Amino acid sequence: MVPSFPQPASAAAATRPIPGSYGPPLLGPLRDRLDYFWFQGPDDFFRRRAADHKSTVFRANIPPTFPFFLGVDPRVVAVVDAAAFTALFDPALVDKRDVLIGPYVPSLAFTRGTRVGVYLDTQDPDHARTKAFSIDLLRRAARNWAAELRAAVDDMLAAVDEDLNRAPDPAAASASYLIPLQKCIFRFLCKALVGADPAADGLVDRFGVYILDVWLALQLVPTQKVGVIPQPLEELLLHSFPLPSFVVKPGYDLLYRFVEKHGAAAVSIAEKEHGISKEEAINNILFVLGFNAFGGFSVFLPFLVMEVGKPGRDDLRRRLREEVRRVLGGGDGDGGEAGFAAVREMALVRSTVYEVLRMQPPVPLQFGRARRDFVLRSHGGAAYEVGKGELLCGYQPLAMRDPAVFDRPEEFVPERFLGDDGEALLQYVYWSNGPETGEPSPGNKQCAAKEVVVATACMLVAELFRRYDDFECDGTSFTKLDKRELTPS
Ligand code: HEM
Repeated sequence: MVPSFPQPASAAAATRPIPGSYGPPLLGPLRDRLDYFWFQGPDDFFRRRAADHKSTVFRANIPPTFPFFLGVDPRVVAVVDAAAFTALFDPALVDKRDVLIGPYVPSLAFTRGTRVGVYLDTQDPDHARTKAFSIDLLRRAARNWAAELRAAVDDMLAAVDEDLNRAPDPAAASASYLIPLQKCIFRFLCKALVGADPAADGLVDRFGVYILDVWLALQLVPTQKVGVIPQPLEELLLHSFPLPSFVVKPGYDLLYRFVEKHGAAAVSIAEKEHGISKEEAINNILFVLGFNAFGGFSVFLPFLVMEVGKPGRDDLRRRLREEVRRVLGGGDGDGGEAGFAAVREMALVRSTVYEVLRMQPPVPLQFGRARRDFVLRSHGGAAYEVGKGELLCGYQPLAMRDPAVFDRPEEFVPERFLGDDGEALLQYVYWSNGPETGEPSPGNKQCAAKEVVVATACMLVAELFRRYDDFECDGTSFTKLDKRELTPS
């Protein structure tokens, strides 16, 4: 049974002050920053505070803070349960301008001075224009999406296969799939979404992926735990000041010219059909391509492959393989290929994809600024007064492990979303900045590619089981890829 959240009859009767404090100026934010990045890590940071305050809504500071993030106010109202989280999806309650990654906004120089649609609030007319353009691009891309994905996955698996076979000791063989997967994502997105083939420009073909990695890192690192250098150095060098955009400007300009020349058809759609200027169109295309799509898939698809390929998950892989081959073998919809129609039939593949999105949402934090004073409601009638201008900060990994909604919330249960009861739980799957049962539109801030992302992930799983009888991973490396044994007909 799927719970509904009890609400109090009268808001005033049940409101309580939001627990927690921001601590003394400078010291409070600094302590929270060190807890977040160093002593506790993000997950523990939110869990401990929720437990200490006995509340899933509480006050805390969110990095980056101190000493050189001038004008960045780290104070937030943290929200970590499935009921209160929904306030973040309500355009009437929250203003989404400039809060994509929190109170910190990377310089506009990363997008040549354009404030792209993803940073705009729903009440800004430019938001509706750019969102409608993204939805339009995706609709047009649907024709080639699956074929381009399969072609790029083909190249990726050929590279990884070769790497694995080259190992001198097959028992200890291991081949990292991170860079091949990123190259696959970059290639297929450029071709399907923008209509521009990276192969048409040697520099973009060779360096496009790395340019986007650096461009993303410079914007995101002040807000992320990195973990590749000792933590004190990370705090000093990566979390104390905004990182500069000029380092990546030549690379961004290269991609800009690439889209201008080879993605001219997409740019012209923006200009002629959505009233967006050429420069803004290219910067928006690059942001959606590089940040939302390339960035999102670069985080999500490795999580997915890793979860499915975990040692000991042989039975799950057997069931997935049987489902994939039954659907593809049956020739439904896509003529034996894993396309949009075929993956709609793969119930267990879909449920597994949702479960990975539930447990490891690729964009874990969502922010929204209260447009006005309002009452934030949580489970069991709990209600909190939020003041106009306060920044809500939702932490999805806890909201989607809310025990009031999900049985065995901390466990990976691939069949969780099967059947009618399973499907009813989709309303609490929030990875896209909205319920999985919702629909992205120019009037909301839900991911424009909500459907496409899930279908793409299903296609990748299907393609793996179409080719291989089994595979296994150790983190982001394949340790086993058993080629499909073809039975003679
Ligand atoms: C795994 C891949 C992806 C993930 C995890 C993801 C996640 C998200 C999230 C969480 C948001 C909301 C951000 C916020 O306002 O707080 C968002 C917005 C958006 N996403 Fe995605 N996304 C992915 C792929 C894509 C792709 C392929 C596109 C291609 C068009 C896309 C286009 C957008 C756009 C245009 C928005 C802005 C919506 C708005 O401003 O109203 N995303 N995405």
